[in-house]
Amino acid sequence: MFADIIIDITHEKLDKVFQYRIPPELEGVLQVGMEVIVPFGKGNKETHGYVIGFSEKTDYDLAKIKEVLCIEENHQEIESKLIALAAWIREYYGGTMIQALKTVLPIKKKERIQHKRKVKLLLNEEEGKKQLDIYLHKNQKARARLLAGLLDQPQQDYELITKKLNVTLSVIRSLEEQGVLEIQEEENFRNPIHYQKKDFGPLTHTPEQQQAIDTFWKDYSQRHYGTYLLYGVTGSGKTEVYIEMISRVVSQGKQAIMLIPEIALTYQTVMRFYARFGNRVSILNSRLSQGERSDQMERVRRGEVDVMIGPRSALFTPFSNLGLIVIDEEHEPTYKSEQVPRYHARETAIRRAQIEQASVVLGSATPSVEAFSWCQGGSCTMLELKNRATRQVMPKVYTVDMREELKNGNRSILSDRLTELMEKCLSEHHQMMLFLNRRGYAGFVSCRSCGYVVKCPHCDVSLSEHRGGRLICHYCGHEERMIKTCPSCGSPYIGGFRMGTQQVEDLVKKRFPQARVLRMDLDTTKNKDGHEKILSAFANEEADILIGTQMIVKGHDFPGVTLVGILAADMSLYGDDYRSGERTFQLLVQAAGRAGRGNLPGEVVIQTYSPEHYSIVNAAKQDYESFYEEEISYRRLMGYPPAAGLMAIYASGADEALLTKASGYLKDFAVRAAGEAPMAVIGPASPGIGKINDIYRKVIYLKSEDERILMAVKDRMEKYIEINRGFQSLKIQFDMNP
Ligand SMILES: Nc1ncnc2c1ncn2[C@@H]1O[C@H](COP(=O)(O)OP(=O)(O)OP(=O)(O)O)[C@@H](O)[C@H]1O
Ligand SMILES: [Zn+2]
Ligand SMILES: [Zn+2]
Repeated sequence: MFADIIIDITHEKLDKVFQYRIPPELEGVLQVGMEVIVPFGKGNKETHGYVIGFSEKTDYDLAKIKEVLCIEENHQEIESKLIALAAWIREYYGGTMIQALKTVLPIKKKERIQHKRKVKLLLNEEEGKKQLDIYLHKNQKARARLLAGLLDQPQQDYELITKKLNVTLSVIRSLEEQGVLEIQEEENFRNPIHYQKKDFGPLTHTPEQQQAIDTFWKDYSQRHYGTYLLYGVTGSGKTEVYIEMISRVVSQGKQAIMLIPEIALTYQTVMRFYARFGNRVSILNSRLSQGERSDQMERVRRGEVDVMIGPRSALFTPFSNLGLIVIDEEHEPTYKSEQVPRYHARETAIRRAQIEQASVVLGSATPSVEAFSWCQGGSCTMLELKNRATRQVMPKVYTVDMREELKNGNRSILSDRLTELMEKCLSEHHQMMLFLNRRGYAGFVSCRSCGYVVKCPHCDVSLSEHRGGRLICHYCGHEERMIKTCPSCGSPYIGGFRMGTQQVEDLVKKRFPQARVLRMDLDTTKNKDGHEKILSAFANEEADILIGTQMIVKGHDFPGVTLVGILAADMSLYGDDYRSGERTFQLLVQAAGRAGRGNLPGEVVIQTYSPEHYSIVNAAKQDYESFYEEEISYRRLMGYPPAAGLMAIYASGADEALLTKASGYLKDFAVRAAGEAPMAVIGPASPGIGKINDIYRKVIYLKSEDERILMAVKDRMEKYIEINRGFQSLKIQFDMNP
């Protein structure tokens, strides 16, 4: 028996497993995930390493194999569990063990960047600019530099700002004396939540909420830890259910992780948790600095935190006695990592819970096809909330066929029905949201007269318009010439669909000059807190109309909104991937769910060129089950997840000829590696964007009913790539169930 050990994960170069002999006193004691001390290198320097597995055999010279010295004394048990999780991530999603370890292990205190002091601007923008003019006028360059830096970013790290802006301590001090800035001593390990505790008052749970809580708790108190899907319509009060479940788990001395998509991690949501758990709750988000993050981890290690709220990465919070992981809006695509390892938080949470004897609660009004299919298969328990918590009825939905509008001479992006309802809404002084669906937009080509969309004859996904008048399938590479007239009705109104939120805003302002309009998209939320500012302005009814992209549909609760207009429902329907139908259904139902959450009933207008598409029909009826039946049979028919496993292999590089050749080799190797096993190889094709910054890209897909075949082929391919020098200048990544 040999121990497979990884040495020091901070050095990417040492991404290699070393084998060590196990001394007799450690036999049976040593376990995967343990931190050990081993002799390393020529001088046999005592070095830290992690045990990631055991092997019966070794390829090395037996005489040269060294022995493990001892187990690290201050070793924390939680790390073993996270390392076991990393091993699973590597095996399932691909990539190296170091990449997986870096994903799961928090930065340790000794490695963390010290953030002791901060510098904060005290002037507002106008005052700041005036003062800047004065400095420039007096030719005080260092002061001007510092102030300009702070105007850019009003709160900065003291240590960093001196380096970045090349200013001395005395310059900072003199600006402080002038009252321009303030130096703040930062308390160690502070909690990033600094809201005032507000009492939300106790709510009496609705019978449905109570039922969901009881089912969960009956299992839990019998130590039956499982996976649950809290499937509750929009506004059904899922958050209250999570809070109650978490609070019961915490009352047993355990901890909980609450995952929320970053974009929905707003003041509103955090406040509800804070009201219940006070200082024992902490948040992680991308706005926290590295130092602030490791402060939070330190608080966790000291046992000062019971509930961690955060996006995907909060899943790896090193709680020592984890009891529950909740994933709100579990259908959200942001739960899948876009970096290697491309793990999905949903599957990874379930895995972590198994390792640590915890339960998982997934929640959504529009569950992922995956989660719903697990419920059907029996590996997940469904908890249903069919009604809104406030007893408010679901909104009334109108579907408008935009082809008819065109026929009737209306070429505007606002249909007659929507314009009419907007007028009514404004005259009654209610609020509305206009949602421009731009997700997954990949240049599909459609007919504005009849709704026809050009699709790949082999893959049943839309073809994308490329330069040079070509239409290409991003799965299999199928190519056609761009068409001038619609093959279905002969209309010349065929082409790509292009419209932005800015244009919608201009049009709405022209049509309704009296309305107060807010726009929320990537442009208007670039600044820190831009997102939060727009949302709170709208919540305070400082505007009548909020126009935005998918950002505005995420779990927001605006009781004043009575009308929701969905301008281009189709836009995401003809994305170039197999999840387009699912994404569209989810977006439409979530968007519609923003209407009528207060005391007034809501209305929704869905504008579409394909009113007969099942995603649109069922979204209009808010009928998830019917949607699911259609969707799962499409996935079964085409062999897409979760009906079958799909593995994407992305290859990229600057040398196009080499890339083409290498992806051909990869394809051949995959075919050989699968042998007799049932697996299909598709591609190589050019993905969505074939070339970015002069880097060319190719993608190959492997499909099999049995995921283990895909994992085995992936392992062999990873080794093949590692030993073949021809691949060295290329980047090759694997993606399980993209
Ligand atoms: N038992 C209850 N009694 C009264 N009001 C409730 C109850 N539970 C929840 N609510 C209120 O109902 C509203 C909707 O709840 P919540 O935001 O939790 O719904 P949700 O299911 O998460 O919705 P969505 O999926 O649309 O985000 C909130 O204003 C909440 O305070
Ligand atoms: Zn047509
Ligand atoms: Zn195709």
